[in-house]
Amino acid sequence: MGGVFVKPITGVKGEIRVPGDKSISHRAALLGGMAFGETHVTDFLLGQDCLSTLKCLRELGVAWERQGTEVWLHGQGMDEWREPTNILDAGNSGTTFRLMLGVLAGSPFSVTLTGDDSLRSRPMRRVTEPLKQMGARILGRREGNLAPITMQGGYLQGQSFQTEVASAQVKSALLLAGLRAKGETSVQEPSRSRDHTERMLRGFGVEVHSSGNLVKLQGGGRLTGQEVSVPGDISSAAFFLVLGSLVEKGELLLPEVGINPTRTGIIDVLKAMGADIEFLKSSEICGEPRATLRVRPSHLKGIELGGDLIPRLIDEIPILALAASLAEGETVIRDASELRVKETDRIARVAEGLNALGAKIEELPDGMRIHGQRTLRGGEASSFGDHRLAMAWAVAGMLSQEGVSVENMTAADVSFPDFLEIIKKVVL
Ligand SMILES: O=C(O)C1=C[C@@H](OP(=O)(O)O)[C@@H](O)[C@H](O)C1
Ligand SMILES: C=C(OP(=O)(O)O)C(=O)O
Repeated sequence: MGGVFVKPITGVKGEIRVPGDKSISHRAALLGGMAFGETHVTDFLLGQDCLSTLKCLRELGVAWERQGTEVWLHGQGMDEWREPTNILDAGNSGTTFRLMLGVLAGSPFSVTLTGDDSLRSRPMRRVTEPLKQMGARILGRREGNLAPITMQGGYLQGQSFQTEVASAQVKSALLLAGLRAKGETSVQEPSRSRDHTERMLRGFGVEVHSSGNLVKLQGGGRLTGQEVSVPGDISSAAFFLVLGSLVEKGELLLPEVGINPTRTGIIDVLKAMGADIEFLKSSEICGEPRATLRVRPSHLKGIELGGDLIPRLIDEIPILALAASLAEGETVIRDASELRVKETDRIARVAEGLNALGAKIEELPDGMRIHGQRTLRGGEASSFGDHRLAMAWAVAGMLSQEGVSVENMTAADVSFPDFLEIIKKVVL
């Protein structure tokens, strides 16, 4: 196998400014495009996924400019959005696809959305079915479950939904559709998913009520353009939290990382495993809390996790599985079957990938059982085009005995451009 060879290291020292939060960047672009007036976004994530959202917006008639990580969106309200003359391509991004379906459900024109091979195999019924109940007309393969999907939006009626899975993409799609529906739209989830949409809608001037796992809003809300400062992505920081915990020496500082409680499951779990992670400077900007994180080497122990914690760390499970492989004792992850419908089947690919590097992981239907061994041999691993796997394998290489050759490392650009170059700067 070819690929990028990542060699073992013994320590890291210094400061890493992780790129902007992916979920918040998508939402800033979408709400900015829906609002009246200018929205100025700073620290926008230049990952392929968020660039897909911006590109779709342009094809829908939304004017924007970008200089580096700064984006200006010249919103004129949704009535000015126009029917795209071509198919919209969400690339690898589930968030772009599902949120866009919600936003477009109330637009009086027809639009077809598609994505890459991975996205075209991910389930969309969870969004298309409730949107149909609100009044949207939707056609797609397997009765609207698989992209390409064509939506003929129009008149929507608000509804009360109880979702089967805790998914911020589903919740957000329904709330964004609800903004343009008649009456109230509410979403009750089995566990609480990330709440960036609710927080940002409030920032743009819309009343959103949340209590427990229930969120509701009234149709007809008007969005006003805002200043949005995007915090660093905790899902990207997670790779450094694990690396900084498991190297022999050093210390990493990660400034301005988003610490919204619906996202900090990874910190809770690593700390419970024995990690030395501290919040140094905390603040709240644009309705989202952030802090400087400090991580130092420590001895990690296995843990059991599941239930409401899972949505709070769903994207961090690949890197957490690596941490657990290098911990002492057994780790069991349950209630995480959602991992099977991400960019890849992340239960199968993580177990298979880490086992090939010398780990001992048993696949479970909804998670995995990891026998921690304190060391990892190394070898070859493919990302299969999944950004989180590419980065997990690179960190595995640094923490292994023989290094790891990572096939398709460029997949990391989806959420973290220049990942390896940035790490190189802190290697001791
Ligand atoms: O709303 C979002 O920004 C996201 C929600 C999560 O997906 P689900 O809603 O499918 O759980 C997460 O895995 C994804 O990376 C981003
Ligand atoms: C699942 C992810 O993203 P999305 O669903 O937007 O493709 C992810 O970033 O890990």
